Amino acid sequence: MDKILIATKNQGKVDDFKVLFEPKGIKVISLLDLDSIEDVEETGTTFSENATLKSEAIATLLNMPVISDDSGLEVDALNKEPGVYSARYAGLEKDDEKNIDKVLENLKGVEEKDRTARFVCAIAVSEPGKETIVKHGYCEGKILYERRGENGFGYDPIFKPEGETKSMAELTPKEKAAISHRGNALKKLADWLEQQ
Ligand SMILES: O=c1[nH]c(=O)c2ncn([C@@H]3O[C@H](COP(=O)(O)OP(=O)(O)OP(=O)(O)O)[C@@H](O)[C@H]3O)c2[nH]1
Ligand SMILES: [Mg+2]
Repeated sequence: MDKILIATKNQGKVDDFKVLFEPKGIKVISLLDLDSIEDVEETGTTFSENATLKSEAIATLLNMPVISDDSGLEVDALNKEPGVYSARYAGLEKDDEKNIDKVLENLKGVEEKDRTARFVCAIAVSEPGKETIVKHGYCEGKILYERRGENGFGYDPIFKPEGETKSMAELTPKEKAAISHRGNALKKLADWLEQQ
């Protein structure tokens, strides 16, 4: 395999996948490299359902194997919100800064020990005529009181992974890949593929 298509329009995810695949000599392409593919509606109630919707729709459309990623942040003090709505938490325009502001606002007055959260990632692989495979990855941590760091995307500046002193956005892309929900889901997928 020298090339892989990730069925996403999120540049932050594409960058994360590049860190994971390019050292293996696999080129990453995404829906951002293809002309006008319509958004797949994320009507599922779980990460797994949404990942499957995206990978199956694009695999059928392009008649080739594809990987998709549905992911998000679960904050315990917010009843696991924003969850599957992470990209759209503060509105349909998917604004990372507004999403962060909304989480911080909703956690006002919540003390450090109760700011537990996790990133969840479901990675789905679909190939026309074959059953879709889904693997999950998690990254436990806490929500900070303010933004820290410039790397990554989404909620990375306000998420401090367990066992780290830095926020996810202060880690290098390689350091993030080693501990992230995305990296962990991909490791599980690689292990599964090896056993086949
Ligand atoms: O700080 C973060 N670090 C991460 O590593 C991360 N992974 C996911 N997220 C959040 O969850 C949404 C995914 O929603 P999502 O899976 O529907 O993706 P999306 O709509 O952005 O793109 P697509 O893949 O659907 O085209 C994203 O937009 C982010 O808000 C992350 N935030
Ligand atoms: Mg999406």
